[in-house]
Amino acid sequence: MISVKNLKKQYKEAVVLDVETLDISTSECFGLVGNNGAGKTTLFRIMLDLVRPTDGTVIINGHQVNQDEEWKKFTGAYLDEHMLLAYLTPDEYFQTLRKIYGMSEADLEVHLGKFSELFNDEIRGKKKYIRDLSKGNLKKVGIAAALMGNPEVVFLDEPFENLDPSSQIRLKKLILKEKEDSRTTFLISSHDLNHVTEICDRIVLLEKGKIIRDLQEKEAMMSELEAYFTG
Ligand SMILES: Nc1ncnc2c1ncn2[C@@H]1O[C@H](COP(=O)(O)OP(=O)(O)OP(=O)(O)O)[C@@H](O)[C@H]1O
Repeated sequence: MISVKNLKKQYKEAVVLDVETLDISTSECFGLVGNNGAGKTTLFRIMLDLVRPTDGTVIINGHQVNQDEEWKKFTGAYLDEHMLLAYLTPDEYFQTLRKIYGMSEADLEVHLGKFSELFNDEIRGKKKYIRDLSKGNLKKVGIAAALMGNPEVVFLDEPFENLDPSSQIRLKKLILKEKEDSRTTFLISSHDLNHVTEICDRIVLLEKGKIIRDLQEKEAMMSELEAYFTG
């Protein structure tokens, strides 16, 4: 269970986030949508203790993220390429994480095996450094890394952005399978209304930092979102 209370972020006079309450249940696939600048990334960054809130708290499975480190043991995230080690090849990067997570080589193979379709022969066994990968391939490496070590909670910021259509479909299948097999709680921000409504059980719409809709009925999600975004 993730619980957000009275969360505010202010830059000078501008309040960019103002969320009174937000509770996300275990194994929920939570989608976050909103126009540019609505505050999606800021919310995720605060939830991952990457940005300090002006006020309020975020608790993941009983741990307040800016007060203890326990939540990091069961949380995975990929927000952007700054989270990667650009001077490594993807193989070197996965090996580094394998050692950090205390995984065996066999466990790493099983994990990366789930990504073989998505990787499309462009990620593993290559001499290319992460810094030289295309934006889509960077994203694939980041997502595979975020899911290492069987995290209970996974944050993905715009996971479909920069992926080609085949990769978007493969990623969607992968997330749905992971959700089914491991009951992982996913928090996914996206501008792609089709993908996010397809995979998420619930969608929260942010506008100027505030939650203005909390959609939990699968059938009605798309029409409500279309109505909002077509204005
Ligand atoms: N370090 C900062 N200093 C000042 N303003 C900031 C800072 N970081 C973010 N903001 C502002 O906070 C607001 C929310 O930005 P955020 O990146 O969270 O939005 P977003 O919903 O993720 O947008 P997008 O869809 O464009 O990625 C924006 O107005 C942005 O300019």
